[in-house]
Amino acid sequence: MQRCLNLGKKKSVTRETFPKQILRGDHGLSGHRWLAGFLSFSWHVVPSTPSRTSTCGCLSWPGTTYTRRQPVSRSRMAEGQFHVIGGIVSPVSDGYGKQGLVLAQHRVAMARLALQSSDWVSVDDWESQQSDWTETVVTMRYHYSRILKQYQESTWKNQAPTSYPHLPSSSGLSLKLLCGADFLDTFRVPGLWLEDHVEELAGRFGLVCISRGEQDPERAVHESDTLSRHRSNIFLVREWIRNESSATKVRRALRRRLSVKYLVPDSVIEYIHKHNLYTEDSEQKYKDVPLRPLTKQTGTPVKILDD
Ligand SMILES: Nc1ncnc2c1ncn2[C@@H]1O[C@H](COP(=O)(O)OP(=O)(O)OP(=O)(O)O)[C@@H](O)[C@H]1O
Ligand SMILES: NC(=O)c1ccc[n+]([C@@H]2O[C@H](COP(=O)(O)O)[C@@H](O)[C@H]2O)c1
Repeated sequence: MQRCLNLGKKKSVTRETFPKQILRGDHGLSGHRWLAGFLSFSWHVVPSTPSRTSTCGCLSWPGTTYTRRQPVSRSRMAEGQFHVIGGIVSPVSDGYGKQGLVLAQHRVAMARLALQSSDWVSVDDWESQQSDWTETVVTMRYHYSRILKQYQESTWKNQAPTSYPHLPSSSGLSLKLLCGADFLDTFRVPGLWLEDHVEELAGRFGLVCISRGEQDPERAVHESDTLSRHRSNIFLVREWIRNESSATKVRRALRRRLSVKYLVPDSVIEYIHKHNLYTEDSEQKYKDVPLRPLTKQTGTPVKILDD
């Protein structure tokens, strides 16, 4: 996910800037693992949950809680073994079919408005532009190879191509999936996730999970054999300033014409009103449609690696 808002004006994590952030050496990683963490989630925006939003998320509306998750996780990760060089927001495709999901073009636009002031979190529209819903692990593979390629091109451009094969293991570049505590519970919903995908997300990539309300992410990890096996690759971040906001609540308020000021950035509120986005009608969209993962994954399982 890349491409922040205001390209050209704001500094974003792009082909040009992100490798330099590493090379500049501002990681000062003597005590750290030489690693750059990339946090990702896809919103199913607006109000339908920001990635749910990324995690992938639907981004049913980019609220301030949602956008705050990246800085919270970044500061906590920085206390540990990672140097976080960027964040990616990846709104889900319209094909996901979640109730109330508004068009991807609007969700991407709102995400960009909400993140306008960030110089390290960007919104990427690759996933949202796919004609069908994309498995989260496929989105993660896409972004990982994209940032790895940028890194390689930038770091090794003066070296022989034969040096490249050493990079994946030696670069320490890492991409992790950022989610809220409730997200871990969705792994247990029958038919929603393929076991191999959870294995790859937790094992190969890793998860950064932020506490949310009364949700108990430690229990979710403990009760899952797969998550427990990869416990060392799952980072639970405690958000002490609790916020009970949710995409569903924000959408409901908008439908009822109640104020969402200070819950949603002004620029996003303006966009929503301009395009008349969250209405009784929009909430009915996909109402009786099964979520795409439930139908797609009962057919042909997707390839596990390197597709
Ligand atoms: N207040 C919050 N604290 C921590 N994580 C959150 C919070 N709100 C949303 N998230 C996380 O953001 C991601 C995307 O959330 P999503 O877009 O589904 O919003 P939501 O508020 O959970 O939506 P809904 O109300 O439809 O369930 C998920 O991983 C979710 O756990
Ligand atoms: N099997 C999968 O890869 C799978 C299943 C369900 C949801 N998801 C993702 O999780 C996110 C969750 O979104 P919601 O929680 O808003 O429904 C979306 O980005 C969606 O693509 C992935």
